Amino acid sequence: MFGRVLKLTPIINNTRYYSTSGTVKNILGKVGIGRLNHVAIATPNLKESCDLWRDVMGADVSEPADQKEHGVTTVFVGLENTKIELLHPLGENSPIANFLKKNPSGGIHHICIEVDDIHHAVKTLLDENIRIIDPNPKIGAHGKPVVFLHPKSMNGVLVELEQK
Ligand SMILES: C[C@@H](C(=O)O)C(=O)SCCNC(=O)CCNC(=O)[C@H](O)C(C)(C)COP(=O)(O)OP(=O)(O)OC[C@H]1O[C@@H](n2cnc3c(N)ncnc32)[C@H](O)[C@@H]1OP(=O)(O)O
Ligand SMILES: [Co+2]
Repeated sequence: MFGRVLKLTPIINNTRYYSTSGTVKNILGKVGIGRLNHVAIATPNLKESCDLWRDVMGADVSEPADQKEHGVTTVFVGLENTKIELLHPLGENSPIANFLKKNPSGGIHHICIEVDDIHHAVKTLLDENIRIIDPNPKIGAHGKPVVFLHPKSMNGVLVELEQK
C-alpha cells in the first residue's frame, strides 16, 4: 500500500515508514493514533448550545441522539476539519454529572482521537501503565468501538480513542 518500505526509523518513540519515494507516508507510532475525531463540550442546556452553534456560529448541527450505554445525549457540530460533540447528561449516574457540577456553565470535556486498532492501542497503553477507564471498548456515537483514557494519566485531559 505504501510501496516498498525502505527503512524504519524510531523518532521520539514513533516509527516513521518511508516509501520508495522517500516521503513519510504514515506515522503509526506505538499506539497508532490518527486524526482528531471530535472535541467534546459538556453543556447544561443542549437546546441553547445547538442554537448557538447553528444560528450564531453558522455550523451544521445534527439532531440530538441518546447514547444510553454512555449516559449522555450527543449532538454533532460539523466543522471543516473536525467535529464538536455537544454532551448533555442522560439518566441517573451520567459520567458527565460531576463535571457539570464543577463547571455549571459547561466546558471542554474530552478530545477524541482515531486509532488504527483499538485493541492494539489498549494493550500498548496498559503496558505503559496508562489508566484506561474501562479497557473493554464500548460502541460509541459513530457506531465504532471507543475507550477513555483517564485525565490523571493524560496531562489533565480526558482522551477518547475511537476505532478508525
Ligand atoms: C458517546 C461517546 C462518543 O463520543 O462516542 C462519548 O463521548 S461519551 C462521553 C461521556 N463518557 C465519558 O466521559 C466516559 C469516561 N468518563 C468517566 O468515566 C468519568 O467522567 C471520569 C473521567 C472517570 C470522571 O468521573 P467523575 O467526574 O465522576 O470523577 P471525579 O469528579 O472524582 O474526578 C476525578 C478527577 O478527574 C478530574 N476530571 C473529571 N472529569 C474530567 C474531565 N472531563 N477532564 C479533565 N479532568 C476531569 C476531576 O476534576 C478530578 O480531579 P481532582 O481529583 O484533581 O479534583
Ligand atoms: Co466523545
